[in-house]
Amino acid sequence: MASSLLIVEDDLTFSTMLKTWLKKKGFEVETASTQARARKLLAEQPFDLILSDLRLPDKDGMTLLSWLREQSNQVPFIIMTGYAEIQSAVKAIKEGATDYISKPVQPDELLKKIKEAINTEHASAEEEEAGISQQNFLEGESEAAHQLYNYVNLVAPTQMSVLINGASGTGKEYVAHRIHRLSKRAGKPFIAIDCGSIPKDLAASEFFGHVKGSFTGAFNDKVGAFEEANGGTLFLDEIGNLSYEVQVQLLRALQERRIRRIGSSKEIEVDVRLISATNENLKEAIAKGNFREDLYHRINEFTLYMPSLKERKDDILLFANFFLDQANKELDRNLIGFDQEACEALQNYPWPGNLRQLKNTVKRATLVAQGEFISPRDLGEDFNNAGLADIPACADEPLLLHNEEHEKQRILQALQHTNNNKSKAAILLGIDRKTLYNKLKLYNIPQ
Ligand SMILES: Nc1ncnc2c1ncn2[C@@H]1O[C@H](COP(=O)(O)OP(=O)(O)OP(=O)(O)O)[C@@H](O)[C@H]1O
Repeated sequence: MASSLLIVEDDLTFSTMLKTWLKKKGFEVETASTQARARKLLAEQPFDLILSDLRLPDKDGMTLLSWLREQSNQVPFIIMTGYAEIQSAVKAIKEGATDYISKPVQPDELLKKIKEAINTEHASAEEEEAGISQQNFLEGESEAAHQLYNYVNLVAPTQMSVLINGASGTGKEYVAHRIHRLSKRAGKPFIAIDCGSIPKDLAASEFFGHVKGSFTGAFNDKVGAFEEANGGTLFLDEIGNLSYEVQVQLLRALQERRIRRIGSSKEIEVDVRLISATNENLKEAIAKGNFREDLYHRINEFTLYMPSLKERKDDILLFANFFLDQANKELDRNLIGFDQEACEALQNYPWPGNLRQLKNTVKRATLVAQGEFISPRDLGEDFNNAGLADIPACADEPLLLHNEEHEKQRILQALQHTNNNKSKAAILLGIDRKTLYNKLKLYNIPQ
């Protein structure tokens, strides 16, 4: 079935020309010369895409966009602007536009954007399934969040490879998705690989694929991540975990933009944009000889630092309420919010597990809460305990992972402060409990 487009444009000659041309390309097209007329048409019938001028005689195109989004109408929306500067484009995209095109409009570019925007709708249905969509994404209002998304918006439309650096649970994968969605590759695949969880021997096959019989266990042909991501974005999480050998292969693929499936001699051209993430200090890994410097420069044309939740305190309640809305829906509950004490407890907690921990804490609280508001008791024992606030503020300084003697001393101190309570000690150190147990073993600290 032909896709239906609505052109909102007051320059009648231009809109008639566009209409004729787009009809020839197989679209069904309606036009409106004012925003009021556009609203009327939208009330009468659904459209697959709206192409709107920024300037209209009544209100501007942005107002039409906000009106649609307020009604939860997520129809793809391309804004046409005579002002090609990045600011107006970024603003339009921030407010929910799918894409923008600057005037004078190049027909081929417009056609490409229209097709991508309509396909993105389908892609976002896939993301929805994976749990990541526009509706469950929040940027935050803190200074650190503004700075982060400022960079995200700037780098997203480019082809630069991006390295996202940040602690576990800070939202690295979410940001990688965001970059993809805001890029020209949005209608194409986003393929994520967790380099921390693939067995060493299978890493090359995960990346490049293999042909049947090329090694024991290769029962069928396999398409690798590079081929799957062709035209789109490849996200490599925990990139610091790749073996040296695979790092070499990865570098070659990135430089040559070609890959070969294991066991095959056929070279396949690939066009992928790489986004990587790590919670390690890769410069140290380079110094220790564990990570290749040439690969580091290749994957790191632009670095984004993810703030920890502690560094974006102003966002804690915003995210808490956002996760509460999600949990209410998921668990079929109807809690109104957090009481005053719970708000304070949430804001004073150091959140070593960052957004992931906040989300889990709120979900659990939503399930167990008895009243209409969540209280500290519902948040779990860490939030009930005034004792935490009394402990000296060494939690402000996150655990340094590179100096072993210093690290051991900090752990011993934290255990002393907390009377050997491992959960609290982990919180003080800004690490999760599992990491603390691993470190106790590493330093032979009696448990
Ligand atoms: N911007 C966001 N809006 C809404 N929820 C978010 C956002 N960022 C992160 N989250 C939530 O926090 C969880 C952790 O995020 P994510 O998996 O992106 O973190 P990560 O830094 O990649 O973690 P890890 O290093 O452990 O892989 C997500 O599952 C999601 O529920």
